[in-house]
Amino acid sequence: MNKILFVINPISGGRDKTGLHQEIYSFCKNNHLQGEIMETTGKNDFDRIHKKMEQVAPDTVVACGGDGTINMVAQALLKKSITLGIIPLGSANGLAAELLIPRDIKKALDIIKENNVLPIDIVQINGKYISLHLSDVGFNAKLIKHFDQGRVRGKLGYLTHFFKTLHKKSPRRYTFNLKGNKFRRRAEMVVFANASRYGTGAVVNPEGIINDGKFEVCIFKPYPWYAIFRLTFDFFTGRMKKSPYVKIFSTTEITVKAHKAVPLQIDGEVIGDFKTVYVKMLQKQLPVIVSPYFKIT
Ligand SMILES: Nc1ncnc2c1ncn2[C@@H]1O[C@H](COP(=O)(O)OP(=O)(O)OP(=O)(O)O)[C@@H](O)[C@H]1O
Repeated sequence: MNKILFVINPISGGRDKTGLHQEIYSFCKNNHLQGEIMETTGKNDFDRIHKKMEQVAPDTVVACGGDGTINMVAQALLKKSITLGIIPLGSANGLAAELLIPRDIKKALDIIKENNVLPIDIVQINGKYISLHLSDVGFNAKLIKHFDQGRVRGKLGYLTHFFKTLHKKSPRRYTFNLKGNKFRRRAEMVVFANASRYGTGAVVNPEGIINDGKFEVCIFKPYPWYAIFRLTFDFFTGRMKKSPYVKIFSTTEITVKAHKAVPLQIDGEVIGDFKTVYVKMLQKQLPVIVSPYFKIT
């Protein structure tokens, strides 16, 4: 590892990033690495990252932001044999939590230095989007939409919208096609899980492994209001598989058709409203620097 490009999202997680540039330059100098920095603007960032990568020709690109920034950088790296590094600076940072990358900048930089690389699976959605972590339609996508429209970022903003959305839950009818096996269900939410837990710590998919060549489809059935307590308990204790309100399937491919268009969120970003969601596994497609403590299966 010689040349690293750091892509910083200056607004992610509402965290103060004064001093980050200096910290990165000192890290590169002390470790005899060539470091370049660019900041995202919120406009044309994908193209800007591509251009910068052509100029710099990095071995590693480090996404410094939340899951949205990481997802965008990962898209730019696909099929390029360039490694993805992560400095978690978002509100929740689900992928970093999964890969045991700490939120402390110095510790995250130490992990970059270790360069412990794992090729992870990627989930492709509707042929053009990718998900490294968790995507869903229904309840959670609606929650994130409210969060994005709200003024408060960070964990407090997320919690405020969590309770607002909880009260407005509305099940939808879906038709599932699981490799030719068709069935219909009403659901509050359908999760496409390449990993196991949301950045909040909620374990939606206890058996999710990020490099096992499969993803899970977690169907949240309509539930009575009092089930919220049991669901919350199951979420935070990793017992979702035993929940009477949730059905989990492992697969490499699925098509889900909603009877009315529903919001789709991918790795924390709401992409839009869709009637059809086609999800496909792309096995071990992205080399990522993970914590040396991450258990490789
Ligand atoms: N300079 C900028 N100004 C405004 N918006 C930006 C800027 N740079 C990136 N963005 C927007 O930030 C969003 C991505 O944020 P990201 O997911 O990295 O952080 P977060 O939402 O705070 O964290 P998390 O996803 O972990 O909860 C994208 O919608 C992107 O367009």
